[in-house]
Formats: sequence, C-alpha cells, structure tokens
Amino acid sequence: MKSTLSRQDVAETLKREHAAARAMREARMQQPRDENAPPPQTLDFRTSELHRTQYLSIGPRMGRFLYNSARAIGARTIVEFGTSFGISTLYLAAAAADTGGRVSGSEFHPSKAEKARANLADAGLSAQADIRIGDAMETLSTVEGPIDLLFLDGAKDLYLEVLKMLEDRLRPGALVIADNADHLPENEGFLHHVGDDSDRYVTTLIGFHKGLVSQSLVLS
Ligand SMILES: C[S@@+](CC[C@H](N)C(=O)[O-])C[C@H]1O[C@@H](n2cnc3c(N)ncnc32)[C@H](O)[C@@H]1O
Repeated sequence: MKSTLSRQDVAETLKREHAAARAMREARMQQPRDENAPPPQTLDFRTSELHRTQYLSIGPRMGRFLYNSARAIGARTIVEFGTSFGISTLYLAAAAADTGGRVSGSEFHPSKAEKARANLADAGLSAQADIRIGDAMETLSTVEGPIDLLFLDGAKDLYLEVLKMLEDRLRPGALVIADNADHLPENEGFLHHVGDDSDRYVTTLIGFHKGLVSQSLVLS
C-alpha cells in the first residue's frame, strides 16, 4: 500500500507550502536585525506580528518524522497544539488518512486557520482534520481521549500546561512530540516533567537541522 504522503494532491500541496514557507523565512532573514529585539520564542503569540503572519513551520524531515511516528503506532486520535498554516497538520492528516484517524489542530489566528483549512482541502485531507480557532487551552480542552499522539508546536511556555490538560487522556503507548525543545529550559517545566525523574514518560531528544525535538513515550 502506498503512503498518502505520495498522493499527488498531498505531495503538490506540501511542495508548494514548503516553498512558500522557505521564501517567507528568507525574506525575513534579509530584514535588518534589531539587536534589541526580544528572541522570537519570547513573543506573545496573541499580539506579535511574527505569530500572526509567518509560517514558522517544520521542515520536510520533521514532517516525515511526524508521519512515521503516527503510522508506527497506528495513531487514530492525533492532537496538534499550534497549527499555523497547517504544514505539520498536512503530515499528520496524511498519517490519519492511512490509519483511519483524525487530527484536532489548534490555531489562535483565524486568518492562519482558514489558510490551513484551505491547504487541507487542496491536499484532499479535509475529512482527516478539524482546525479549532482560538486559544488551544480552551479549544483543545474538549478533545476526547484516548489520544494516541500529541504534537506540541505552539507557545513554548504553554507546552507543560497543554500536556497537563490532556495528560489523563493519553493512552499507554502514546507519543508526545515537542518541537523546538532547545528553546525550553532544561531542568524545569515541560522537559523536567517528561524527563528522567518521571515514572510516566521515556523521553529522548532528537537533533534536526533547525534544532532539537523531544519525543516522549507514554508508559501509563
Ligand atoms: C511554530 S508555529 C506552528 C507551525 C506549524 N506546526 C507547522 O509546522 O506548520 C506556532 C503557531 O502556534 C500558534 N499558537 C501559539 N500559541 C497558541 C495557543 N495558545 N493557542 C492557539 N494557537 C497558538 C501561533 O499563532 C503560531 O501560528
């Protein structure tokens, strides 16, 4: 059986969106740097221009890592914190198409969520994803378990809160994957919660060229 990732509508949408994300990032890099500007990960996702307008998306390698992770565990209930224009959602929804599952995505900015929905439609994956608009702490609170895979890619200071909100709905054997783990404090917060002292998670950090990704296996 071929992967849904190789379907023409999915492959073309991903190619187009990765190219658009790359062009936007390159244009941003051309801008003169303000040495006094706060680091992007500290900006407020509700009010910053960066969060409202930019892709800030994963790359193709990370996308395939998400797809493979979801497929490997037969993930049917997939939850995404931080959808943006939906590039990561496309990979997760492609996996859901192959497992008979569904993705609940979340995006604060309505214009981004609309574009994510349009991208899913272009890829023929609308039936595999529902994008909830608003603060994920509210919109994801009603997701029904058991959850098989939780992908964290929204505001970094909310990773732990989102995990705690959904923790009791994660099934044993579920995966929690967090992007930009190198932007998180090492011995506190989210990484401490899923780290070596935890009886509930086994966590590893994986290097991608953009930085570190954390992957936690849920034991119980
Ligand atoms: C790094 S981008 C996500 C990129 C996306 N996962 C991808 O790979 O295409 C983070 C996004 O999360 C959204 N976000 C951050 N905190 C949020 C929250 N509490 N609720 C909903 N969306 C949030 C931001 O508006 C931003 O669009």
